[in-house]
Amino acid sequence: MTEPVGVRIKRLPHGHGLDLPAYATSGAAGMDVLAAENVTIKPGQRHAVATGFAVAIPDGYEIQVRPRSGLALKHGITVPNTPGTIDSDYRGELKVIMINHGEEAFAIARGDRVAQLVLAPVTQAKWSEVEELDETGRGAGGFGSTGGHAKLA
Ligand SMILES: O=c1ccn([C@H]2C[C@H](O)[C@@H](COP(=O)(O)OP(=O)(O)OP(=O)(O)O)O2)c(=O)[nH]1
Ligand SMILES: [Mg+2]
Repeated sequence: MTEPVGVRIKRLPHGHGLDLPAYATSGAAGMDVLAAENVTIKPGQRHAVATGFAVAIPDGYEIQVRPRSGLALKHGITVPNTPGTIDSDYRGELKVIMINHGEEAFAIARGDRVAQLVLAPVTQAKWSEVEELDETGRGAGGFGSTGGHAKLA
């Protein structure tokens, strides 16, 4: 595990009383983030869940908003834009977009752990436009060109 990277976090008025996003275990990749509101998401519906926090991510990093597998497996509650991207220059409230793919309405209570935040290094690309690209064995083959799933014997 590399050294933790400092990230500034600001508690918004409706975030008062909520725990900061936190790693549930010492080796966790993601910090569980809590809902700052009570909301019920009906089947097929989506909602941007407030977290009550804004952050200032250091240059060279992003935060990815990822679903929690337990909510996905047990209730069909997931993050449709996963991994959600929190840009280093974003200063608004961090929100978790959630969609209910299940059959039942899902009630989120303030303080529930709704998603997880992964701090990740990011490198910006600088395009170099060319007339021709180098040739490779794969060439333009893709989308299953190397074979499908294993055949049954
Ligand atoms: O799950 C998410 C995704 C995004 N954001 C915030 C932080 C991010 O920096 C900003 C913009 O997100 P994104 O680039 O994914 O959305 P966009 O549709 O491209 O909007 P914009 O034009 O504002 O970049 O919205 C969240 O709070 N939660
Ligand atoms: Mg964008």
